Amino acid sequence: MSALRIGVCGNGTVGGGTIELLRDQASLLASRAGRPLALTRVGARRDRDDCPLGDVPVHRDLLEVAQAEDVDVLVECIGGTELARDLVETALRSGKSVVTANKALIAEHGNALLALAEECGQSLLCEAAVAGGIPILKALRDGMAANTVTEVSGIINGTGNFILTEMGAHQRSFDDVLAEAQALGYAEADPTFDVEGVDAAHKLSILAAMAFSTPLNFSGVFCEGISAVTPADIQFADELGYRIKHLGIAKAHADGVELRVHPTLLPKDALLANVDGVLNAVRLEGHAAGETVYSGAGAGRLPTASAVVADIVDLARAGAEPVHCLGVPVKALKALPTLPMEAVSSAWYLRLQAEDRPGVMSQLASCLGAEGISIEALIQKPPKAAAATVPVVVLTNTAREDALRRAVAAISALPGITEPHCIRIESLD
Ligand SMILES: NC(=O)C1=CN([C@@H]2O[C@H](COP(=O)(O)OP(=O)(O)OC[C@H]3O[C@@H](n4cnc5c(N)ncnc54)[C@H](O)[C@@H]3O)[C@@H](O)[C@H]2O)C=CC1
Ligand SMILES: N[C@@H](CC=O)C(=O)O
Ligand code: NA
Repeated sequence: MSALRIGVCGNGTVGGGTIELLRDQASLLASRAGRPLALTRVGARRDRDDCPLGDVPVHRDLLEVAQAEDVDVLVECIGGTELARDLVETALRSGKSVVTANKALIAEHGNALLALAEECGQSLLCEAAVAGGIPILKALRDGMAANTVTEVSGIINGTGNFILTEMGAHQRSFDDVLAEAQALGYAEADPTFDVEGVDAAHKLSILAAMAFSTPLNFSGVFCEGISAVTPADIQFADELGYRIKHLGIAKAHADGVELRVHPTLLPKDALLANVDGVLNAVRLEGHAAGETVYSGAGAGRLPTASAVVADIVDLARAGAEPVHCLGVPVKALKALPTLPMEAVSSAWYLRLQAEDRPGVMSQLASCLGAEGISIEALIQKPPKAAAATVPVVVLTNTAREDALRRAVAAISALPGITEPHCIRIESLD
């Protein structure tokens, strides 16, 4: 059978890994794909020693790759959303399918791009865009096809998980660990996407669209990152029997969907509490399969390239038949209302600084009590000599977000209380 001809744009972490796998696994891939996978073009700014290309032609103008006659599948690994969008549109309009690792592109422009792919009779796949090497989109699209999926939740940013793990296990500073994540190729070109939760929100919007057969809704995702989590929070959580993880959570309810990414306290014995370093883990709840959990490397050269190449193999197997990225044609997607965060309930970790004098704690308890929130656990550290305030940590029972916000506003207004900081607690039962 004739080879499937591939043009890879971007020869960095993911593009370089993809080129390496296509070369080193060529014979295995040919047998699994049912035809050879041939790298025919590369688009790159510069040649790289860690990405030898032999006699494959290299283009500085990436749009040439998207239009080349000897390319059947364009692989987009350049990142960003402007040129990447242009590149993907050009490839689709030129009769090529596209594989991309770019979650920002799919989250922000996926609805239009998937519609264009269908219009052009082509496929647009993005397994590498979510949870790196974990074949989570395949699991959702294919393995869970018989299920009404009610929940997708998990650790979906490798850089953030690496930072929280290293801060907790080795008391390293946030900036030091972030610099290592960048050196290891885990972080986004703009690492604020990792630490402010944007990357996880991109990924959650893709997971939710596939799980609930809805259009992509990135702007509907509530987004909080890990930059406000302090070493003291990690230490207090540990004392109370919890670990802090950054989670993405998408839940389907009768009246709409809940879409949120934020740091979360998880009981130490929860499965996801023990997923460390660059590992990701995604938990699916299906009405027939029940709970299934998938774990593996969420970022990095070969794990991510593994997902890119898996998509290429799917395209080789599908032949002329387009593969629907979200499992159904775009016209079959149905928008669902996004539930406001105010209506979401969770238990809470509340840390603040309080003056060490009688009455402060009872006022704090009254503010919570006035909103029907009770205290489940409390830590108050003894004052350090000369310190005007002491740190206080409170764990609450389950409360609606709007009630908690009102209580925290009242607590903040109390004399002698400063710096309140809240983190949600999930049990993931
Ligand atoms: N690094 C990782 O672990 C993962 C990355 N991704 C996604 O994969 C994509 C690529 O990420 P990385 O490989 O990490 O980035 P990278 O920075 O290592 O590689 C990007 C490459 O594209 C090239 N490039 C960018 N603009 C270009 C242009 N106009 N002309 C020619 N070459 C150009 C750059 O020179 C660079 O070599 C991004 O969308 C990222 O979000 C997805 C999953 C994991
Ligand atoms: N920057 C991302 C890369 C993979 O998607 C992450 O750290 O998870
Ligand atoms: Na994946």
